Amino acid sequence: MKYVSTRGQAPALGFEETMLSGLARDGGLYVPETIPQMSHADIRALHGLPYEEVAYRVMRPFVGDAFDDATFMRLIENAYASFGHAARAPLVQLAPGHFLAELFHGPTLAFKDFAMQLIGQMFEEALKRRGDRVTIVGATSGDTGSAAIEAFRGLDAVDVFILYPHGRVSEVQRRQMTTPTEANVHAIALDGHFDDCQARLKDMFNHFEFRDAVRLAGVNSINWGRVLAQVVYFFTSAVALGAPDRRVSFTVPTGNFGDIFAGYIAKRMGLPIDKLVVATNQNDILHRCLSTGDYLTDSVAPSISPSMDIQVSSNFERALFDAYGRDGAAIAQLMDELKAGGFHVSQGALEKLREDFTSGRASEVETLAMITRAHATMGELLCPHSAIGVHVAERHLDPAVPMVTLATAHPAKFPDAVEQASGLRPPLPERMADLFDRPERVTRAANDLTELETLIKERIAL
Ligand SMILES: Cc1ncc(COP(=O)(O)O)c(C=O)c1O
Ligand SMILES: N[C@@H](CCOP(=O)(O)O)C(=O)O
Repeated sequence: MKYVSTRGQAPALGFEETMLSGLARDGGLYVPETIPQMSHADIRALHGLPYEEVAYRVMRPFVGDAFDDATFMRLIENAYASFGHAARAPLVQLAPGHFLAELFHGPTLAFKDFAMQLIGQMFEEALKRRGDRVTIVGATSGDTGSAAIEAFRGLDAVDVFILYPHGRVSEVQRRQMTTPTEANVHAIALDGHFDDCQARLKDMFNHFEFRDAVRLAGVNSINWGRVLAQVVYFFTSAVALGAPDRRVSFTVPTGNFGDIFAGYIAKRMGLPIDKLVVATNQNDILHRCLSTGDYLTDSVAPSISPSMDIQVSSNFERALFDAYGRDGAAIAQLMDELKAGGFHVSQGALEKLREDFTSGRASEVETLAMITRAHATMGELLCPHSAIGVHVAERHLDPAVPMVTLATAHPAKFPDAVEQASGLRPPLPERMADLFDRPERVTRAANDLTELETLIKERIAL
C-alpha cells in the first residue's frame, strides 16, 4: 500500500514513512493510492465483533507490512484498553431513526483519543524498531492537544510540543495540556487563533532545515494514521444499525474535516453510507463552500464550541483532491489562492463533492437551545460540538435511513456552556477530579515562526 501527496510532487511512501513524516514535502497531505474494498460479506461478518477486532479488519489493508498481524492486533488492544466503555463507541437512541455515537469515553474525553491512542502505540513500536526519535509538534483548538499529550507523555523517543490559541480553549482543555509533569511535554500558548497554530505548524514542515534537524513529526489529522483510525467507528455504528443491508447516514460536527473525511473513506471502502452531513458552528466556511462553491476565509469568531473555531480546514484538501480527479497541480493552485484569501471550487468538482457531502450550521443560540432540549426531552447531556451535530442532523432526517450523529466530546469539557443551557454542571470523571488543583506549566509565545522554532530547538537542546 502506497500513499501519494495531494499536490502530486512528493515521493509516494509506505504506511510507516507516511505516518512518521506527517505533511508531504510538497506541502500536501498523504492519501492512499487506492482504497481497499470491503465486500458486503466482509461487512456483514463484522456483526457482533468487539471494537478491537473490527478495527483490525478495517485498518489492516492500509497498514501493509509496517506491522505484522500479531503486533498490529496488540497495538490496537493496548490503544483501547483505557477506554471507559466496553463498546468503545456506544450508540444511544435520541429519537426514532436518530442515534448518537458517543465518542468521548477515551482518556481525554474526546473522539481524538480513538486515533491518538493508536498512533501513540504505533509511533512507539516503529521508533523502537528503528532506534529513532522524533519531535512532535501539534496544533490544537483544544482536543487534539490534550489527546496527543496523553498518548505521548513520558515516551523516551518523543518530545511533544502543542501549540494552542491563548485564551481560546476551555479551562478543562487547557489544564489537560498544562498540568502533565513529564519532561517531554511542552504546552505553548500562542498569541493567535487555531488557524495561526496550524499555519505555523505547516510552515515548520515546509522549512526543511528545521524539519530535518528536529526530526519533525505531526499528529494532527495531517497524519494519515489519524484519519485511518477514525474510519473504524463509522463501520461499528453502521453495522450495529443493519449495514450493509441497510444504508445509514452520519452527521459530523466539523472543523478540520478529518472526522468526516474518515466517513468518506469508509464509504469509499464499500460501507453503504447515504448522507455525510457536515455540521459547522458560526465559523461556517465549509457550509458556505458546499452551498456556493466559494471557499473564502473570514476572521474566526470565538464560539461556545471552541474546538470547531476553524476557518482553514486542513483535510478539505484531501476531499478536493478526489473531487478534482486527483489532479495534484490543480490542488497546488487552489492552495496558493487560499494564501491570498480563498478560491472558487469548479462546478464539476462541486458536483462531485455534493455526491458525498451535504451541510448545515448552528448559531450560538441554536446550539444552546439544542443542549437544553436534548437534556430535557432526550435524556442526553450534549457538549456544544455534539449539539451542533444533533441540530444539523435533525434537518437532514429521512424516515427510511437511520441517522447517526457523532458526539465528539464529553459535556464536562465545556461545563460553562452546558450549565448555561441545561442548569447542570457536568462533573469530570473521578480520575480527573483534581485537575483544577494541579499546577500548570505553559510557555506563552508570539505567532512567529522563528521564535517558535528557536524555542523548540532550545528545549530539545539542539
Ligand atoms: C469536540 C470536537 N468536535 C468536533 C471537532 C471537529 O473535528 P474535525 O476537525 O475532524 O472536523 C473537533 C476538532 O477537531 C473537536 O475537538
Ligand atoms: N479541533 C481540533 C483541531 C485540530 O484538528 P486535527 O484533527 O487536525 O488534529 C482540536 O481539538 O485540536
